[in-house]
Amino acid sequence: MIEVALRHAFSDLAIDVAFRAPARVLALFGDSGAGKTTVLNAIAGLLEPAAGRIVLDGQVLFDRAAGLSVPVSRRQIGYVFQDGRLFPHMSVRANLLYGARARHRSGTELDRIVELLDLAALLAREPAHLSGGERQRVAIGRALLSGPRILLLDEPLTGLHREARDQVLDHLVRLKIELGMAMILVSHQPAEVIALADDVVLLQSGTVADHLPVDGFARRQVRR
Ligand SMILES: Nc1ncnc2c1ncn2[C@@H]1O[C@H](COP(=O)(O)OP(=O)(O)OP(=O)(O)O)[C@@H](O)[C@H]1O
Repeated sequence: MIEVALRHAFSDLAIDVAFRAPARVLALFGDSGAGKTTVLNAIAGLLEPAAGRIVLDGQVLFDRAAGLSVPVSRRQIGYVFQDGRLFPHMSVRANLLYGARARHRSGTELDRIVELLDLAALLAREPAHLSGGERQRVAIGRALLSGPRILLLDEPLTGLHREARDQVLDHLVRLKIELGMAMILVSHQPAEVIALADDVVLLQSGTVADHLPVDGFARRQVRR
């Protein structure tokens, strides 16, 4: 279960968001500038909201009133950015192992993630020799190997061409089914949300406009 309540004011947008959702796959859906990345950053600990409280699986990660903020490195949260952000001069294998917890370094966990994300043929390559979709799969693998309780995905398919997008999406669905990985997906593409999410929080101008199961979200898209 993730519980988020936060308020934060930027010069041109006031964010005031509250939701709680089971630890399955939650989508944060909304137009550009709605505040989606800000919410992810607050959950990851990259941004300290002016007010609020964030609780993941019963552990308080942030509580402004109590003066509590768990450091980023101790939140056990994986973050995949839109642009992958791989280390350019490191092989795929070294990228995957960077920051991997000791128990994952050589064992079956690495093999399992390599297999789930179809990375075996890419391990010796450097990021410059990978396609956009391959790079994103490596970034997802690297985040998983840090042993996260939840994976935050900030528009991980944006900028990819159609085929690569479908491929990365298929792999994310696989992680959901085979690992039972909890995720929060930031997206403004309904098709991605419908393929991956269980619950959808609609963000609009810094506030929660709606929170609904993915079926209801899909029906609403059809009616549009
Ligand atoms: N570091 C910052 N400094 C000042 N304003 C910011 C900052 N980060 C975000 N904002 C403001 O908050 C708004 C919401 O940003 P955010 O990145 O959370 O939106 P988003 O929904 O993720 O948008 P997008 O889909 O374009 O990534 C921005 O339009 C901007 O006005």
